[in-house]
Amino acid sequence: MEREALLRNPELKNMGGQGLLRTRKLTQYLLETSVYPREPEILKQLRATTAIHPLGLMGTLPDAGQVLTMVLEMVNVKKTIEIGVFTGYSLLLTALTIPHDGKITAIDPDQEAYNIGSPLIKKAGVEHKINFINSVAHPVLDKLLETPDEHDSFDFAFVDADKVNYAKYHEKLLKLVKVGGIIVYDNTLWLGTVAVEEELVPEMLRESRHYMKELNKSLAADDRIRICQLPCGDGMTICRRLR
Ligand SMILES: C[S@@+](CC[C@H](N)C(=O)[O-])C[C@H]1O[C@@H](n2cnc3c(N)ncnc32)[C@H](O)[C@@H]1O
Ligand SMILES: O=c1cc(-c2ccc(O)cc2)oc2c(O)c(O)ccc12
Repeated sequence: MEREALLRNPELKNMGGQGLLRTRKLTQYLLETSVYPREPEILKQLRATTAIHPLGLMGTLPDAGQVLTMVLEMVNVKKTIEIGVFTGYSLLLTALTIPHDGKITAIDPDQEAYNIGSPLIKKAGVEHKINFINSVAHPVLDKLLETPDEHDSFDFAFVDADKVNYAKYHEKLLKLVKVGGIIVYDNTLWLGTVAVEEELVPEMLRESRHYMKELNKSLAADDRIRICQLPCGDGMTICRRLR
């Protein structure tokens, strides 16, 4: 019901499949011209497998995936952490991109969703790079923070999980990611709702919208990082730790 209300709401057109761009045709153009032709076959398979999951729309969008790949390569990422794995699109993409001896700590409490993508991760031959931890993120981050060797040790972090906790993850990740390292937050335009008056936003999205708006303000004011917010996927903010 809420989802139907979303689809009917002209202010939230991206839920109708057009993404954040002006028209569905433009989104299709971008995907068909620049994204799908370069998407590895195994990621296409993972997307197809995820589409039949009732929450399939949560999977990282392939245009956002292309940005992730670019950043991972540009920064020569070797050691990374991912909060929010679901069926593993962003995880597999990361594992395919980092070097053979790279390592990913991947955290998600939903083992069932991970089991959907895990055969494709094995098929791709990149399972050895992944330490999947079946848990919510905070206790895992706290454990890492108890180990001095883990401080300032990660090249990259990707956050795509419970939106209400992003600001808390930010404080912890800033201690784990090295100076010069990157933290990427997904969904920072939160289905377009950040720019819509609260009364027009369906109830189920209001709390996360509130936290996402607060996060966007605090990232913009945070002088420990450089930021760049991109209107790709569902909005993605790239942060680089400066000090
Ligand atoms: C949008 S999906 C992640 C999509 C994934 N990055 C992909 O590429 O398909 C969000 C995930 O966050 C997970 N999640 C929710 N709360 C969490 C928490 N407290 N800690 C870690 N993960 C959490 C959910 O189980 C869900 O799988
Ligand atoms: O529709 C969603 C919902 C989520 C979501 C909600 C609650 C959580 O604890 C975690 C994730 O995330 C989404 C997402 O990341 C996305 O790109 C699209 C839709 C949704």
